Amino acid sequence: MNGLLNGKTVVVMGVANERSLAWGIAKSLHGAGAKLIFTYRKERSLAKLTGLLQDSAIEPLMCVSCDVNDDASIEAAFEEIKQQTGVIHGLVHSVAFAEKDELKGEYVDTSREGFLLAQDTSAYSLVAVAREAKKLMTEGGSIVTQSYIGATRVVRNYNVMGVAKASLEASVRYLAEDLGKYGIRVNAVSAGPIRTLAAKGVSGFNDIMTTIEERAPLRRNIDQDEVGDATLFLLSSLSRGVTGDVLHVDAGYHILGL
Ligand SMILES: NC(=O)c1ccc[n+]([C@@H]2O[C@H](COP(=O)([O-])OP(=O)(O)OC[C@H]3O[C@@H](n4cnc5c(N)ncnc54)[C@H](O)[C@@H]3O)[C@@H](O)[C@H]2O)c1
Repeated sequence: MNGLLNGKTVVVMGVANERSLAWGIAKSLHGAGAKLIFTYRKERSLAKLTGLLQDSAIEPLMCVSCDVNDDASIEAAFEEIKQQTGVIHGLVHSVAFAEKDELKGEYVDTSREGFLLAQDTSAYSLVAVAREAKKLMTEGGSIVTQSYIGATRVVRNYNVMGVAKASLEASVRYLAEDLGKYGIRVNAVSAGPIRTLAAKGVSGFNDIMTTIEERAPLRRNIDQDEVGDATLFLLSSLSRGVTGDVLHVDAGYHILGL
């Protein structure tokens, strides 16, 4: 993988800690020679991110604050990135949120507020950041987001987040059509379950992991490094003919019927 992203600058959104999918992705991209820019949500995440970076070989171009619920924050972040680099070639969107109370029980009980917050943070945010990233992708580019099988199948307790992921995957297709004419591709990775901070919010998450281990064609769960390498593929020229797609990195679980 060495050199696949030499000379490319990629913005990585969503590293909360060493378990984050975005951290696995950052390691893969770094290994392929990319220059990385990280965005973080709160000062507390910056402290965590700084610690992680110090313990790794990754020297970022910059770390920028960006709250995806806030248009002004997104615009300011990409303006700062523009000042620093002028051009970017890739964007990793690895961000989602729903209230814990919405990730258990029945979907029919979803509150209006909970629905809108999940959609805003987990789906609309891709549209908002793609709009800003497009301005800096003057040499073409690739945008990759992170989805989950709950977008297309019913996964107990995933509820409002499944509907947000459905919206995210539809946005991938609409954005791919809009941005294709600028040489910008938009795709999603749909990862199997991985124990992260965000996953902790989903009730019964351990049962989901056990089911994958027992039933997925590969009879195991996947890890952050596998998500990282698949995301690297979608960011690199190896996938230059692919856009608007969802690549499943789930040990094959999504192909199963009964
Ligand atoms: N863990 C899994 O099993 C799994 C499986 C498939 C897809 N995903 C998706 O992967 C992505 C990353 O999640 P993760 O599992 O690595 O968990 P994580 O908690 O490590 O990452 C979630 C990130 O979202 C960020 N975030 C939340 N609200 C934000 C906001 N308003 N502004 C900016 N950032 C915000 C958090 O700061 C955090 O860095 C999510 O989209 C998640 O749905 C996770």
